[in-house]
Parts: sequence; C-alpha cells; structure tokens
Amino acid sequence: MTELTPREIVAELDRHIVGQTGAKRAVAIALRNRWRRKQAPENLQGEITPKNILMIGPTGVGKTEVSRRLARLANAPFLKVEATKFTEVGYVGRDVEQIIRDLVESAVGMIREQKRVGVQQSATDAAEERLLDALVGEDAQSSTREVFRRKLREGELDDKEVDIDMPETGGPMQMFDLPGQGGSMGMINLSDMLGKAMGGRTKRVRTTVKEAYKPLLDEEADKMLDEESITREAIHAVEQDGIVFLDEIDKIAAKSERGGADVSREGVQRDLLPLIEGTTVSTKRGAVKTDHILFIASGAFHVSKPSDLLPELQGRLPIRVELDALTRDDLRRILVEPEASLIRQYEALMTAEGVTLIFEDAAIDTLADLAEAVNNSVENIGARRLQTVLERLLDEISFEAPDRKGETITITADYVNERVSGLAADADLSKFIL
Ligand SMILES: Nc1ncnc2c1ncn2[C@@H]1O[C@H](COP(=O)(O)OP(=O)(O)OP(=O)(O)O)[C@@H](O)[C@H]1O
Repeated sequence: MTELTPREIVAELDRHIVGQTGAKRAVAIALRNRWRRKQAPENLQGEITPKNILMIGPTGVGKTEVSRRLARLANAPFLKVEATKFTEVGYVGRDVEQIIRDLVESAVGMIREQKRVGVQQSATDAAEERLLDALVGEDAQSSTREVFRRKLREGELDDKEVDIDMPETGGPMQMFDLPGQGGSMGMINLSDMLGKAMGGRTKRVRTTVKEAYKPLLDEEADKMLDEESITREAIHAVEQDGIVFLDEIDKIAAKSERGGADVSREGVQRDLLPLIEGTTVSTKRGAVKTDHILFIASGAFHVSKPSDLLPELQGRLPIRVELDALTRDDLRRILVEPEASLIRQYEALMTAEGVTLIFEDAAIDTLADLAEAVNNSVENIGARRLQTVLERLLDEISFEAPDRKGETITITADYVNERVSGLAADADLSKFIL
C-alpha cells in the first residue's frame, strides 16, 4: 500500500504521461482514499466504498496509461477489459464475472513473481546441493564436494551427465469443467490433484548438468513458495487494491427502446452492476468480494452520453473526468518528455547495435507537425500516431543498423520530410501506412 499523497502520486504520473491533469488528480485521490480507508475505524472501513471513475476522452490520449501507471505505482492487481467484449455473440450473463477471475490470476502471477525474488538465493543453493549429490554422491567427502562445487560454478561441468529425480509432469495439464458451475470456476487441474494425493511423483532422468539446472531451480523455488499463501495474498490484493479498467463503456450505453443489439448492451450494463456495487464472485481459488475494487470506466462518448448509461451505473461512476484531445504541442512533448518516451526507446534499440541516434530539435518539431496533420486528415488516434510515424521514419535505419556499427546517425527535419511527408500529404496512402 502506497503512502504517497495525491500530489506525490500526480508527480509520479507526470514522469510518464504528458498533461491530463484532471485524470491524474482523480486517480490520485482514489488511491489516497484507499490508504485513508485503512486508517479509519474498522467498523467504518467496510462501509467506505471506492468512488469509481468515468474517464471521458478520445482514443489514444492516455486514459489507459494513467490507470495502468497508477496500478503499477500502487503495486495493485490491474486488468483492462473491453466492455463490448460481453455484447458478442455467445455471451451468457455471468461471463462478466470472468473479469474478477482474470484479475485474480493476474494477482497470483504478480505475487508469485515477488515471492520468487525472495527465495532466489536459497533456491539456487538448494539446486546446487542437489546437483552435487548427483555428481559426487551424498556421502562424498566435503573436500571433494567443494572441488566439484567450484567446477560447477565455473561451468566446467556443464556437459557432464547426471541422473536427477524430476517431478513427473504427466504430459499436458488436464483440465475439465465441472458441469453446472459455469466458466472456469469449476476448473480443476487433475495433475495438481493427483500429484498432491500421491505426494508428488518423481521420475529419474539422465541429462546434462546444464540442462538440469533450470528445472531444478524452478522446482526448488516452487517448493519454497507456499501456494496457499500466494493464493491468500492474491485474493487479498484483489479485494483491497484491485483496479479494473473497463474500456469502451460508451459502446454499451444505449437506450433500450430500439431493441436488438441495444437490449444486449443494456444486459451487459445490468450484469456489470453487481460487480461494481459489490458482490462475491466464486473463482477456482476461492471467493472474492468486489466491494473495494476500483473500477475505472472509459469511453469517447462521441455518439452516446454518460446519461445514456443505466441510472444505477451512472450512480456507481460518480467521478467524471474529461481527458483532452492532444494538441500538436502535446504530441511534441510526448515524443521527448516521458521517461520511456518513444524517442528514448528507439535510441536504446540502436545503442544495442552500436549506433548512436540523435534527433535534432527541428526533426522533432516536424514529427509532431506530421503526426498532427495525419490525425486530422485520416483519423485521430491520438499519441498512437507517433508510433506509426516513427516506425516509418526509422524502418530503413532499423534494418541497416547492424551494418552501421559505430556510426552516429542524426535525424534532421529534412530526413523526416524525405521519409514521411510525402505519405502524410496523401490521405489515401496515409490510411495504410501511417
Ligand atoms: N498524454 C500522454 N502522455 C504520454 N503518452 C501518451 C499520452 N497519451 C497517450 N500516450 C501513449 O499513447 C498510447 C495509447 O494511449 P492509451 O492506451 O492510454 O490510450 P487510451 O486513451 O486509453 O485510448 P483507448 O480508449 O483507445 O484505449 C500509449 O502508448 C501511451 O503511452
């Protein structure tokens, strides 16, 4: 749980996202409120539910990015899902609960990863001991063992064959759905179950030291990780800190009088309601309460309006923030200011080839001008346009880079014009290439 103040959270987000102060402030308050709730008397904590957010703004202006960065900052489980996914053919009501199941799985991955780091050293030690057992036998003199340990660490024994007991995997994972329980809730991993029941069967295999090392390391690490506590912590993280980003909510906002597809859209809204209001979802890892999960819904609302959403849903998304369309100056700043800006990414990629890439200021100006022009003439896809324009600009250099090791390549405005302007001026070509 982060103890950052809203101002500090906004400052952190500023390192990655240009502008959009309203959205940054709203998510910063939402995150701080979580910390505040934890300070409140226990009997009140259950009553304080998150104030969910509705982000309104065109595509590619940073709605997802603000939310994703917030989640990363808070070390919170995060899931992005498109609301329209649930209007598709074959959709059956309860499927929206899959959102929570997926969130739990992402939290399990996150917690497992954190814990693996913690046991890395002991797992390495244990794997080494097992390899030494296989190499010199368990009863060897300690001096012999140490000689082999040194050789092992120096890679001298990589190709030596050893017999090692490995867990029996029993082929591909066998999963089946328990009838009548819906979705993957009833999903049981048979090999897990049988493995546990039989105390984890192993099989002796002959392999090289090098081949054996990684599986042994994983096995030892997993032995040290307690699955139950991973699951428990994951569910706790989802319930207390989870963030769900519901994209394209505007596309399921429609008055139902028109029938057909609209009925299905309203159906999805009705299905989403309990999740947002707070319910308990069954997952294969246990029950998950959704009361304190933060929902950030987002949409462009070009055609529909937030008031076209079901009143109950409107009430559950009380915080409204508008994100601005990106101006030419925003696009220019996005090229250079974020810590992992596209330009820095390309420079790093070229550095890997021994090529130094330098962008002149005038070149960056021209790139911003062109991105804005194509956004205006073809379709406004916001900052995503910078990716297509830069890719086009640099594809030749990217291709040739391995032959240009040691060179410094300066990107000038002329080079930008030469590579991209012609395309940008031709709307038909731009549609395909930029
Ligand atoms: N204001 C911004 N500052 C820095 N980068 C941005 C900004 N806006 C967008 N980007 C970059 O553009 C890409 C698309 O942004 P993002 O995914 O946030 O779009 P979005 O507003 O959520 O759109 P959509 O609703 O279509 O998903 C991302 O790579 C993001 O880093």
